Amino acid sequence: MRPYVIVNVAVSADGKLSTRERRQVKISGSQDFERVDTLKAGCDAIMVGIGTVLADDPSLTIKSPDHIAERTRQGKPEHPVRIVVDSHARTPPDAKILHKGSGKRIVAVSEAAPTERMQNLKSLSDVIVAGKKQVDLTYFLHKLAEEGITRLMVEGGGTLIWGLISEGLVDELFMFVGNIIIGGYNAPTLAEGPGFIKESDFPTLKLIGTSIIEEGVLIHWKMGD
Ligand SMILES: NC(=O)C1=CN([C@@H]2O[C@H](COP(=O)(O)OP(=O)(O)OC[C@H]3O[C@@H](n4cnc5c(N)ncnc54)[C@H](O)[C@@H]3O)[C@@H](O)[C@H]2O)C=CC1
Ligand SMILES: Nc1nc(O)c(N)c(N[C@@H]2O[C@H](COP(=O)(O)O)[C@@H](O)[C@H]2O)n1
Repeated sequence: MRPYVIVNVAVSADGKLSTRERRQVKISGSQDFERVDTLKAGCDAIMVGIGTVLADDPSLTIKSPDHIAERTRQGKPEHPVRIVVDSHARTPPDAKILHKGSGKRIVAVSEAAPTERMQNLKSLSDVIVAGKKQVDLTYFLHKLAEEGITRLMVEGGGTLIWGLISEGLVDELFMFVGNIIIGGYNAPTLAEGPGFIKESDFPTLKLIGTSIIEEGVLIHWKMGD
């Protein structure tokens, strides 16, 4: 058993998530950020990789007071559980994700995480050990289901998304394609990692819908069987 997993990313017109220096780029406009906020508000948890925490220092909080009020009316915490996949417990103790907004945080580490860093994190968030050298995503998602998380949104980055896709752990993908070109051989895309080689291994997607948002296009896919 695992949560239903929805990936949301914003890419440039040339398919990049950020610059080659992994510097955060504003790809979405205000309307797309509002859509993402609504998507977040409908989820039990939001997850990112440690690369995103180190690059962007996101808070992953819900921004709209209306969404927060609605969640409260439904008896849910103001913000979804915020999760970092962080094999070596590198999450900085002052990271916004650990401090901004109320509610639970979970850092997923591996058995290779240095004990002292893991102990420090334990005073700031829940820590779940999953996997030997890197986080075992299948096992970790099973643990999240045991914690009552049924709907999980993943905000990036490309390494974590690759890890999830390659293990068959993604159900839906929202991709906002913005009207900028970033370029760069080493600028990340939504699926980093070694990549597939055989065509028979390529996951296929089912197109659910497209819409124009400001100067960009939102593409909504479901992962095929
Ligand atoms: N445009 C967008 O929508 C978004 C862009 N970004 C960008 O993405 C970049 C960060 O992405 P990445 O460097 O790829 O880092 P990432 O955020 O994907 O984190 C990857 C890290 O997760 C950890 N990890 C542990 N177990 C893993 C597993 N089983 N599989 C995969 N990863 C595992 C590893 O330490 C790995 O280095 C930044 O430049 C950021 O600005 C991030 C989120 C959204
Ligand atoms: N949807 C979207 N559009 C963009 O243009 C982006 N740069 C991102 N990036 C990710 O959004 C998260 C920001 O979180 P907070 O506002 O701090 O809560 C973070 O994960 C960025 O990488 N997303």
